[in-house]
Amino acid sequence: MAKLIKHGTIVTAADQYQADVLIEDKIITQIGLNLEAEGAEIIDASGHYVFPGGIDPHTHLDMPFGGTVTADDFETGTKAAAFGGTTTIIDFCLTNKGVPLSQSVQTWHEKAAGKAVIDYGFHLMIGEITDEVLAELPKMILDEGITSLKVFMAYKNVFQADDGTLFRTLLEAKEHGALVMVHAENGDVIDYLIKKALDEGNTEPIYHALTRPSVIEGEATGRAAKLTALANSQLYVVHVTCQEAVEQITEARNKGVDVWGETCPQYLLLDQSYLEKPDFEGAKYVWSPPLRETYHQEALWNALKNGQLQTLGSDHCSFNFKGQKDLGLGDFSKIPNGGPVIEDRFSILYSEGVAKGRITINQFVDIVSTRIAKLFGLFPRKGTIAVGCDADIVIFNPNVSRTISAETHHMNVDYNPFEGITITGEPVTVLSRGEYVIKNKQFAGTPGAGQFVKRGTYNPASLGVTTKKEAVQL
Ligand SMILES: NC(=O)NCCC(=O)O
Ligand SMILES: [Zn+2]
Ligand SMILES: [Zn+2]
Repeated sequence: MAKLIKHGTIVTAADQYQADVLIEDKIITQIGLNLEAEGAEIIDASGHYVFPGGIDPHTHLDMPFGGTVTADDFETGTKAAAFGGTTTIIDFCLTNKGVPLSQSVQTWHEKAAGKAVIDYGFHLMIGEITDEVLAELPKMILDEGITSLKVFMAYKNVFQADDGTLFRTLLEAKEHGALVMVHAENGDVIDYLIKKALDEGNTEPIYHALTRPSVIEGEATGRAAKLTALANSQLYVVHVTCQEAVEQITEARNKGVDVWGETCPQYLLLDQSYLEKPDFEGAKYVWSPPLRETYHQEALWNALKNGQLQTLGSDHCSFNFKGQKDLGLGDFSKIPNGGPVIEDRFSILYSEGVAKGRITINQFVDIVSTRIAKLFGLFPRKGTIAVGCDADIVIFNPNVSRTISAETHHMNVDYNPFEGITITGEPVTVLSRGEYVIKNKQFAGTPGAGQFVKRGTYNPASLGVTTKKEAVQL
């Protein structure tokens, strides 16, 4: 049945205006004042914002990591995402050396099929460039619609790739129209610092942060940016945590290098002191890169405001405190890295960003949805409210406040890192391609209704990047 959203305030990355939205056959077909449509279901959005659905570019669902598997799978994770106002996720498909890329992608399809309640895409991890990988890559990008490639510069002996692999991935990405994503930390130096700390008897969670200093995130970020310039390619730095990394991204962008940066709510709100909580509770706050000293938060907020960082991902990678995080009791290096953020990403940015006056409401939409759609080949199908777009819509009440808690969240995990933080605003109704996933704060979706989205190739023009003709001089 058609749906007509009436009396809401539509907000996009560029506009804010009063209008009604008509949805027919999963698509937005009309936007205007005083619309009428016989037989359409009316959704009253008086006093509410009508936002494009959030797009989370960074999730890890049903992922084996750190000797265990993430607590959220594609059903629980996407449900929680929808409660939080996210209507599309892009999850990381892990690969293994010697295993065909197509087989890893098939494994990820099997994890998601029949479970996801919202639409999803995949990024593809590149651990090593071999003849087989080179032969398969064009098909993955152009036929399978997996148009972003992930290279880990850390997690030595697990996921870490060498600089040669990063450089050749950048060259392949340029040739076939993909965006290269990096986890930018110097894994070799971290490996040394971890061994040294453990040899000296330092086993507590705080040593996770102390063995991954911000200077080596900055170093790896600068190295990746310079290789991008040399390859005349395009780069997206995931989960930026610190001033040093922001400086490297800014310097490269100022020189015309096509580099983008993402941060995450945890780095904007939490700091290194959380790792010192007693009774091993610090393990709940173990992310890589780690939480930083408080002054970095201001650098990240300023970078979002000034456009030096452009997106917010959740890096959702949930592990229970009891039974998973405690694998690292007595050895911080065995604590599974990651935390549950998929549900709160959207509302935290609204509350801490818009309601506290740090960013405008249009910047908010750009950072949680529109720019991500443009970077990852989803725009204009997703990421905005316009005639012809998928009807992925969040009806958001800005006039309520609520306190985040594991008691009330929908993620399949026994703690929330933002426990006790009171935020302003909440999603009330969430539509995915015109169908209810959340209706008046109740789940109304269907596992399996979410579809895999084949994404378009990297399109610099949609991002305002002028065509790159020659390698940038650094
Ligand atoms: N970030 C983190 O600690 N866990 C997820 C894996 C990654 O993104 O590095
Ligand atoms: Zn990472
Ligand atoms: Zn991640």
